[in-house]
Amino acid sequence: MSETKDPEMTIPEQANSSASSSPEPLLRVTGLVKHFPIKKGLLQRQTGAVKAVDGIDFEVRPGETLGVVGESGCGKSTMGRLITRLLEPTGGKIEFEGKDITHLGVSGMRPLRRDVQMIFQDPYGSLNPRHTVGSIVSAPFKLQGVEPEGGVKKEVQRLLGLVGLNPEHYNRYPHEFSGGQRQRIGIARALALKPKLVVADEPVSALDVSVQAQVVNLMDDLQQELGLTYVIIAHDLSVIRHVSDRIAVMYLGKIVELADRDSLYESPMHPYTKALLSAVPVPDPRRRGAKSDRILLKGDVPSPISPPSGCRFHTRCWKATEVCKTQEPPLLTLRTGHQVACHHPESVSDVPLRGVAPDQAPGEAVLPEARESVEVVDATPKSPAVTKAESPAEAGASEDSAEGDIQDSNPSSI
Ligand SMILES: Nc1ncnc2c1ncn2[C@@H]1O[C@H](COP(=O)(O)OP(=O)(O)OP(=O)(O)O)[C@@H](O)[C@H]1O
Repeated sequence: MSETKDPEMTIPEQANSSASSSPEPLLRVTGLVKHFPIKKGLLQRQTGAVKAVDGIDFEVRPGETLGVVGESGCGKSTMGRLITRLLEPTGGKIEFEGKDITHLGVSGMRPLRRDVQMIFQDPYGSLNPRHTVGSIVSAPFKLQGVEPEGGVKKEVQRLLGLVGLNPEHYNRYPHEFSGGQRQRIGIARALALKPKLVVADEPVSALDVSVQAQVVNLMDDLQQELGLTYVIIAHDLSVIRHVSDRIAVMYLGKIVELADRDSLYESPMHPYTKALLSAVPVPDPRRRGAKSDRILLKGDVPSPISPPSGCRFHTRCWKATEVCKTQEPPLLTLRTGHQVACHHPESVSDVPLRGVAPDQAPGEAVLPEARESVEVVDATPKSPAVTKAESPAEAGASEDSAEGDIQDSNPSSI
């Protein structure tokens, strides 16, 4: 996304939602799977499948913001489209307010379309350039056959005002607006039917840095005002940190870690999360001089067509042992409000993990290739020397690594 962005400075933190104490989830996802078939030849025979989402479980509580983060291609958008039922799941279950909506048909989905809305990444492509703002924002009323109190025009103008646009611009076309204003139009359209759940797929990544904070703040205000529940998908770790109450980290179609925001950022347990966070800039100027290392993962993300056996991250993990190669780790609650899928999760010495060894290093010998899987970069300002990890334990044991400073152009994006 941005080169110069420092959202730590520009986007105020959200208050932690009181919703986290709510017992009944708004959305519950169990074993959700989406495989896109790969077909070849004249007969279009299926030769394989892209395992975009491959068995994920999570809940979204009323009033909260669940952030979903992960590298490009890990299945975030597919997950968003599955829970809004824009895509048909291959397997698993989606429940909204306790009702199974996994395979609802068009008529069954009609009432749900009011309750669940999506905001898309591209404010340029997602608005029809030939329609006026008025007709774009009023489309949901027409589709649902809803007549708002006071009439459609009045309601659309109210919505435009709500998202900070001039209600008088009802008759203008999308090209007459800036990127941030177009995203506001998309938000107004999403809110038209007073949804309960809004899924936002990279809502600010197409916007200028200066506008990102405004849109994030708008979404925050609207959440407070309208009691919205958000699932926000983003690859920018700083944005995710600021908007989320809880965060799910995805890797190759799986959730590898799911935790309260502070727990995740302060003590990530999955080596992948730890590597991602080691690149997040530190906003506190008092700590800018502090020693910090950044874990650089080597190699590309494997193909979701044939993901690695066992733990999918084992081919890039410096702690991988034989068990990681052969057994897929389940997503387990190892601390209150903190789930992780890892055979050798990170720990903090004074907080013992439930059911696993408290040490950070794996008990058995790491795989030979694991030694080559990362580089540890000294990210302390004025000493940018790159040093190869002498041992995997050394790389993994770096507690400072989640506190790296800005070194490259865009360290908070993945
Ligand atoms: N309609 C489709 N047909 C086939 N493969 C698809 C389709 N949609 C997505 N995929 C594949 O599924 C995988 C996950 O894609 P997805 O867009 O969900 O990832 P993502 O994490 O949102 O990535 P990005 O941030 O780049 O959008 C990718 O390998 C992608 O190529």
